[in-house]
Amino acid sequence: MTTPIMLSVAGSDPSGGAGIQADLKTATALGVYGAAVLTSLTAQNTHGVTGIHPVPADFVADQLTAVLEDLAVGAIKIGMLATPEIAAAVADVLRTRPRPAIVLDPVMVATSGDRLVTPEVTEVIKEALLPLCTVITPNLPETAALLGNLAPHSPDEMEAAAVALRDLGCAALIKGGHLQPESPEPVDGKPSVRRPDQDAMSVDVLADDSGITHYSAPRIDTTNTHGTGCTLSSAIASGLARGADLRTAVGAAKDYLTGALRAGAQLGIGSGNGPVDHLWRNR
Ligand SMILES: Nc1ncnc2c1ncn2[C@@H]1O[C@H](COP(=O)(O)OP(=O)(O)OP(=O)(O)O)[C@@H](O)[C@H]1O
Ligand SMILES: Cc1ncc(CO)c(N)n1
Repeated sequence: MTTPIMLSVAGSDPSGGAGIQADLKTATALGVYGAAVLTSLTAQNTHGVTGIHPVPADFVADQLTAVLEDLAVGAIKIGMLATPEIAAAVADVLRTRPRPAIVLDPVMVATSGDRLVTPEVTEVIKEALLPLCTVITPNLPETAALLGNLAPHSPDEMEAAAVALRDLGCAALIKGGHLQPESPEPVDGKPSVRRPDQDAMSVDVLADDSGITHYSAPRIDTTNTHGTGCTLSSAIASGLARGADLRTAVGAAKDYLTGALRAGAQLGIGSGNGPVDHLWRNR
């Protein structure tokens, strides 16, 4: 038997809901062996980030080389890269060897609003890392930073932005978690009835070589959204490590995350924006 392996290159969240911890839980829940290269220690919890301690860039490269020289990694997920030096070191290692599928989550700001990486990282991601990857998974503000544009604020604008990102060198999945539910259009000069919240959807838009795909799931009414981006990207990488194609891996990852968000509403970890329930299928 060949065991599928997902390698996460990301930061540590000691409260366990995001970063490396979320990635390893996700891989395990999806039946994939998880390996991890640490790029930064953070001090954070469900309320916010109080400290960041980046790993020296050459030691990030040492960890990555050690794992890739030994393990048959099926897919890599890249998350928090705190400094441009760390981002460049990761790109340098990946450029010089055979690469598996790579999912790049261009982490910039935590759910709490705290910055996790310096602004200069964005340029290194665009220039050096993105062309080496299979898919990039920005949220709306990250999309704006990468394209030097305003954030998309409708599925149509997400499509245009996904195509623009794809033209930079890899498929792009733009996450709509930050999209406000549509405001009612006036009908005959009178505002229409507002859609009830339970009808709202959370939409992500993929642009790949074959075109555009929308992934839509019911919007869960919860404040427990800490680590959703990490969980989605590592679930996609886990699917790719198992041999799924990109569209299938994204669909399965979205289903897994939606279930984890729904179950996470009851999880009760921490007193701020809590994590999703990575183990929801095992309960
Ligand atoms: N309330 C919700 N209900 C359903 N799906 C959601 C909800 N919030 C976010 N999502 C989904 O979660 C995934 C992550 O989206 P989001 O745009 O929040 O990413 P992010 O900002 O990178 O996440 P993070 O909070 O980890 O930084 C997407 O698939 C998005 O559609
Ligand atoms: C370590 C880490 N990576 C990513 C995120 C984004 O959710 C976070 N909060 N912490």
